[in-house]
Amino acid sequence: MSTGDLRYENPETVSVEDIPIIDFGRFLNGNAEDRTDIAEQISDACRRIGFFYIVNHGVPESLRQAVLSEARSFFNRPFEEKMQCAPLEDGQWCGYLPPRGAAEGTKPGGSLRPESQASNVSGGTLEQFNMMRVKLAGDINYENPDPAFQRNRWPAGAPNFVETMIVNQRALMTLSGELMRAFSMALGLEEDFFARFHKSPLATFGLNFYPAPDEARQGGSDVGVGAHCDASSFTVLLQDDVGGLEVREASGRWIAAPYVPGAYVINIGDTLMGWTNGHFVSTLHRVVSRKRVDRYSATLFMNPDIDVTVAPIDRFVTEDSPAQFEPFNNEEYMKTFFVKFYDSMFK
Ligand SMILES: O=C(O)CCC(=O)C(=O)O
Ligand SMILES: [Fe+2]
Repeated sequence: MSTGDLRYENPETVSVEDIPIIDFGRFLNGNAEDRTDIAEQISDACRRIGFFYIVNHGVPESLRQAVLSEARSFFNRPFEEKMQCAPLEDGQWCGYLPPRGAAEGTKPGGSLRPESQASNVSGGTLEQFNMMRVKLAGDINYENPDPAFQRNRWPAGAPNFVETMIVNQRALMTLSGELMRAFSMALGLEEDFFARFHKSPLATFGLNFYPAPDEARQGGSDVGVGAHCDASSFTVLLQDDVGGLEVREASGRWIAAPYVPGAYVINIGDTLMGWTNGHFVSTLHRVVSRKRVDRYSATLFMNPDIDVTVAPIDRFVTEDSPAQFEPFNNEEYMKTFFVKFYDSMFK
């Protein structure tokens, strides 16, 4: 790989001390002691770096591979076909978001973290497909109907794609319910604390395609997504085995978050950081494609209900640790974040 055009220094290799791999099966199926131990491991990770891996999370590997394989088939469709399911309105993010072309992405993200504001968001080749959580018959865990927040846009003639995304939604919503319990326990709150604010959550599911960097144009490496923090409460990421995700530690050092077989990467977003008054950290991360290989990933951004106002929880505001964030309304916050994040996509 040529390093002549690398815009970022090489990352350190990750070690398990940096981003822990947590056996979530002990939370799902273990006894009280197991659950407490896993909640403590999650608490440490969320306070220190805001990122951790989970294995034994209960989602079948066949489903995870199906999601990546549907992503591959979708993004390999002809451009015109993909554009048929692009968002109809500016500022919306459901459906296909085309690459921005060669333009250097310099749009600020709408993060609460000032470091994120100055960051490049995309090097210009990333393609995405997003869907908002859809109403499912018989889903007893989440309230219906959904708020009419944004319309989904589906590719034509792709029943397997739709089916896989729906099955994936079911699995990840179940997993998220358990993660929220674990976060509540990790913070010493009642187990259903976060569930109360995620009854009809504005959950967004994404597929990402990072085309192999072009040696001639990009010097063999490319910024897939520039340094940013997620707006979400938390994010669940499935990545393929190519690698490229990098995370900035509190010390300022960038470390790799490589593929770990069978794992999801979980990270804290700005919303949970706000709620916990910074006890849980939302951490800058980026994707740098350093290999000349296509990369695919899939995300769930778990966001609270539309009408939730996020304000630091009382117990995290003390004389020694005054409120760091102003309360914000979720609907307004999400719209602003995404408009800032994506508004150059369609220009
Ligand atoms: O594709 C990845 O590994 C991460 C993507 C990401 O950070 C995002 O979509 O917010
Ligand atoms: Fe992200």
